[in-house]
Amino acid sequence: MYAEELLSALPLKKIIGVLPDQVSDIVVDSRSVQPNSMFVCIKGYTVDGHDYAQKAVDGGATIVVTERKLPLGESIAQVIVKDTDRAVGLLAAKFFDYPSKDITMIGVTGTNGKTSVTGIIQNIMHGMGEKSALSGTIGFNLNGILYESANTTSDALSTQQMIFRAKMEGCRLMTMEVSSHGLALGRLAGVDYDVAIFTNLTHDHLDFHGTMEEYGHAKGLLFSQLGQDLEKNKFVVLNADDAWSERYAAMTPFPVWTYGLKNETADFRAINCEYHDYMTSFDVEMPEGIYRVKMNLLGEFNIYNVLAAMVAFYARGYSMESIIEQIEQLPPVKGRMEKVCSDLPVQMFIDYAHTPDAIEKAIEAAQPYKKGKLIFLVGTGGNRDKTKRPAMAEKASAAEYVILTTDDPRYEDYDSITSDLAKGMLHDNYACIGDRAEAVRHAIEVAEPGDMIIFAGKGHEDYQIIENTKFPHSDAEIAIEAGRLKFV
Ligand SMILES: CC(=O)N[C@H]1[C@@H](OP(=O)(O)OP(=O)(O)OC[C@H]2O[C@@H](n3ccc(=O)[nH]c3=O)[C@H](O)[C@@H]2O)O[C@H](CO)[C@@H](O)[C@@H]1O[C@H](C)C(=O)N[C@@H](C)C(=O)N[C@H](CCC(=O)O)C(=O)O
Ligand SMILES: Nc1ncnc2c1ncn2[C@@H]1O[C@H](COP(=O)(O)OP(=O)(O)OP(=O)(O)O)[C@@H](O)[C@H]1O
Repeated sequence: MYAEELLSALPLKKIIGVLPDQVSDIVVDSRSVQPNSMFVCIKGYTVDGHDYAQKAVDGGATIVVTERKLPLGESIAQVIVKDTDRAVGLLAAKFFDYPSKDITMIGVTGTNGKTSVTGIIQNIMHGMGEKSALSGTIGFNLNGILYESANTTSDALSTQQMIFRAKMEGCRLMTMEVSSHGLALGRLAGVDYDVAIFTNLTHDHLDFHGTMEEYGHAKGLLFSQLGQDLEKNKFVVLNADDAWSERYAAMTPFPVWTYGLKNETADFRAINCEYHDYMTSFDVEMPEGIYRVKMNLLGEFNIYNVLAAMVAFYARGYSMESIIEQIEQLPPVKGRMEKVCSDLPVQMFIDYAHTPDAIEKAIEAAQPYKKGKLIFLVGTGGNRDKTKRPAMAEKASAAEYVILTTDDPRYEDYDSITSDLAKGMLHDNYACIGDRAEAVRHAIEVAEPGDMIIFAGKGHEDYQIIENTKFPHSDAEIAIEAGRLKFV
């Protein structure tokens, strides 16, 4: 792209030096600079991209976007802006020609359920034989091929790159997990959503947002950022059973459709819910009539997730029959109340619950399938929101036996994590075992035939982060191995 044309995305800037004619790429990481690229210096939490500008130039960058004049020599063009975080969003959207305008974009925000809802949406698309993309905690899924990503909501540049790739691959739809960090830090600049979905808002991430008010406000940005252009066919999908929905409805002029189980005013309401052995069924009451739905996903929380996806498809013009046909074939979402297949005499589930609300919902979801006692293993991360820890254990106390452990301890002491958790326990039937592999083995040790174990907190992840290193880890593999030694 012509450098001048690209820079027209930045109305307020000072240019020092002579601009090259063309820009081959935009990069924010000096380690991935290509010849003739534009390097944008981003101030991070750990390091400052301004300190890597010279490296970027050595690697071939010919324009540097910076917040201050840098000693880079006269031959390098420097574009000085007030805020490079903001600039990178504007530049990336321009460079990739605003790709989100060309495909249906569905953003999903909320404390719990984002991975599940986006996964359900992509599986429905797949079942309908349509190409789609997904970005979120699990990575970037482009038509079934998974690429790694560092964040639930990636930085502004990667976000535009992913949408562009989805467009070039012929995807009709892209669904994105929209985290509160992503919204607060401007990672979604230039993303034009068609449908914005809200799952729920409960305690998490207060280390970053400070208060629930701030956290809730950050999530609300998704709805206000839909804009005011009512010629566009945009929709907001809100959970009628969550009080925050009223506030989010007020933040947008677009049609708001609600779903839920409890609130009778919900536009799409699930009633007559039945939890059978490894399948769930319910009626959906909606303006067109009542539809019976059967699905393989387990637990009440998955009824919410499926309803949210259903409303999004209906809003985009799909018939209820075609949506339900796909829902009936949905595979389980990876690591979310996913049954571990084994020949052991205990039922085991892998789950990703790592907030108080998700733990409560996971235990509720298990009730219909429970025969013996429920052993609930739960871990939380080190160096992250500590205030949620006692509340997590309080909710875990609904299980007969609880094992308190870690998920990614990072730099924090095992004992400091498990003792914070233990403060919330409501009964004495629990053990604190910081080493997660040991904790999993202990779950098998105390299990008797007929019992159920839920391993919560790691979900789909196949690693544990200890200090800053990822070590391979699988709750399921450790449990099966320990179970074979004990039971077989
Ligand atoms: C606190 C935080 O959000 N940190 C994010 C931030 O990292 P950072 O500030 O440490 O960045 P940095 O590594 O210091 O780098 C600063 C700049 O220097 C550049 N650099 C760096 C090194 C070098 O050699 N050359 C170079 O050019 C980097 O490319 C970058 O542009 O920028 C990185 C790149 O975009 C993110 O991956 C990283 O997220 C980390 C992994 C993280 O854990 N973030 C969490 C808090 C987060 O955002 N979570 C949310 C919610 C998840 C949920 O809902 O559960 C999420 O959306 O993931
Ligand atoms: N709609 C829901 N309401 C409450 N809890 C839910 C809901 N959906 C899933 N859960 C619980 O939360 C856990 C995480 O689900 P999911 O990964 O879909 O959420 P998420 O919002 O993507 O979380 P994260 O961003 O941390 O990955 C699940 O394993 C389950 O225990």
